[in-house]
Amino acid sequence: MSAAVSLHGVTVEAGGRTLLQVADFRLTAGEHVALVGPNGAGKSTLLRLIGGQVAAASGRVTVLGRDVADAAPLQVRRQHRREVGLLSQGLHPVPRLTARENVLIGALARLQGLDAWRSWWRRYPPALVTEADQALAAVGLAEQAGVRSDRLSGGERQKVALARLQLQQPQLVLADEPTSALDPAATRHVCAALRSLAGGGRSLLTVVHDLALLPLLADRVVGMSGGRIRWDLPRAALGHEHLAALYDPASADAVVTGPMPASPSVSASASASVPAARAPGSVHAGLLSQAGTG
Ligand SMILES: Nc1ncnc2c1ncn2[C@@H]1O[C@H](COP(=O)(O)OP(=O)(O)OP(=O)(O)O)[C@@H](O)[C@H]1O
Repeated sequence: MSAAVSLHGVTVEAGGRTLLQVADFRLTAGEHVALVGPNGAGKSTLLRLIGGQVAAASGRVTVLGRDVADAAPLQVRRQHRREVGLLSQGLHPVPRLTARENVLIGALARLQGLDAWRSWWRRYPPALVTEADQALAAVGLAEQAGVRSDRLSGGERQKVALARLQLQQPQLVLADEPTSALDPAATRHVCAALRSLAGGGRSLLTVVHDLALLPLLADRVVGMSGGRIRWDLPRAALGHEHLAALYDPASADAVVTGPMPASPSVSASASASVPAARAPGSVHAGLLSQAGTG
């Protein structure tokens, strides 16, 4: 299978700090992968690197066949406007546009000739408007299609962003805590919609804090802390020791050693060095059962 994303020897730096160090990471086309780890682990930075919003200081970043490591972020955004879809709490719909108009933005790259020209005046082909309304209805916002986005709630705005992705039809979806503003029912619905959007050979890379959502969003899980990938394994293989290595700093210090551990792999020491006190029954067992593997 071809790679949707491939990183090799990558570092990201800002403010005199190294925010990210990734020896190797590969997302195969059609894979659904979750990034987990504590606050400040570098998950969003990794997503932003792949999305072209931050540049690598070194190494090679290939996304959908394009080498993006040396490109300016703006140029990368343009190249990726069609193929890479972004979903995050920080991405707000344009406030003065209606929900429908915001969804239609997702289709701009599909418009050609006169249709592209007319879109400057917010006039779109009727078939596209119908498509936008259907996407809004699918996320439960049929009634809000004509409402200005700054009059929508945070969760509703997140749903508008998802509907926009439906029209964009990206090859790769990068989602940063895509359900953070949603109620439980909407959370399940959005997870299912994301999976469906990323079906048919498309790829999904999602930052997940709520481990209970892992079964809904990912088949493979990548653990990060301190700007590095600590392990990379199928969701079914997730064990309490892996979570302990990420979320318990003392354990992480003991488990993770050496420069830039490669992925995918889980070091033998990671499994062996979790103290008995953190065996099932502890907070990690709770996390594991949330993750749908315990
Ligand atoms: N522009 C920046 N300049 C300097 N440091 C930054 C910048 N952006 C992020 N960082 C730092 O990089 C580290 C990783 O941040 P990142 O947002 O990737 O973490 P995260 O794993 O997504 O965290 P969270 O779960 O809290 O969202 C943090 O220590 C953060 O303070």
